[in-house]
Amino acid sequence: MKSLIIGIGGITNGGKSTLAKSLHEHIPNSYIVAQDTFFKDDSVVAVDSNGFKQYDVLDALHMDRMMSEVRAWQKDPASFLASRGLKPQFSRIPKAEDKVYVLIIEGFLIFNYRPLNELMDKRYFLVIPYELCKKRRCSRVYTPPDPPGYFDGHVWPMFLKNRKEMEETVTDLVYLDGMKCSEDLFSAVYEEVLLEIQKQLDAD
Ligand SMILES: Nc1ncnc2c1ncn2[C@@H]1O[C@H](COP(=O)(O)OP(=O)(O)O)[C@@H](O)[C@H]1O
Ligand SMILES: O=C(O)c1ccc[n+]([C@@H]2O[C@H](COP(=O)([O-])O)[C@@H](O)[C@H]2O)c1
Repeated sequence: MKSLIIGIGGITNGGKSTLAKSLHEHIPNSYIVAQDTFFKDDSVVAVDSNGFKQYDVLDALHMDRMMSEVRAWQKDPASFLASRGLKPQFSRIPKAEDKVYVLIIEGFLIFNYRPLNELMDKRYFLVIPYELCKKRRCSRVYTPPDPPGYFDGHVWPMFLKNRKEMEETVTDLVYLDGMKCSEDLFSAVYEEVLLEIQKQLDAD
């Protein structure tokens, strides 16, 4: 069996998890590794001079643990899935996508961490404008919740900084307009992933 790693990165509340979940639901033998499940405990996250917890930096994440999970999948996707109680899936009428294991890595800083970025076969980056991002962010409750002024005092400036750093080092990003409806975003990416799967199979 072959394998493929797809990165779904982008701005907070840009629609990364929504897109990653739809892809996972439609691609047999796929698995999602989500970066926001690797945040360090609040007690060890640094605080800036304004009292804002520095969550939007790589240091706030257990990237070593995230890499271990990705490497375990890479080493043997079938055993990795089996160890999580998942069996390989085959369509009744066999399709190309049954024959390739697909890892979907989703998160807001996945391309800023070089060892992780290097593993990706395809990189998507969701963007939405400031106003929409602030609106979506303000209606979501994180643990711990955002304190007053957090979006403008930490989240947005860090997004700009992180995106700049990423763009200085990462090439071949495919930008996605997160203002498009979820269905259109899904179809566009799904079609490309199917082509990538076919490319892997043709590489024999
Ligand atoms: N394409 C879209 N159009 C409108 N709303 C969306 C779209 N994608 C996601 N959302 C909504 O935006 C919010 C954040 O989506 P989510 O996928 O969790 O973003 P992220 O993982 O990038 O933080 C959720 O309320 C979700 O329902
Ligand atoms: O999930 C957590 O433990 C958590 C705790 C505090 C903050 N966050 C926020 O999670 C954001 C990244 O996740 P997301 O899904 O919004 O892209 C980032 O902007 C952080 O500020 C996330």
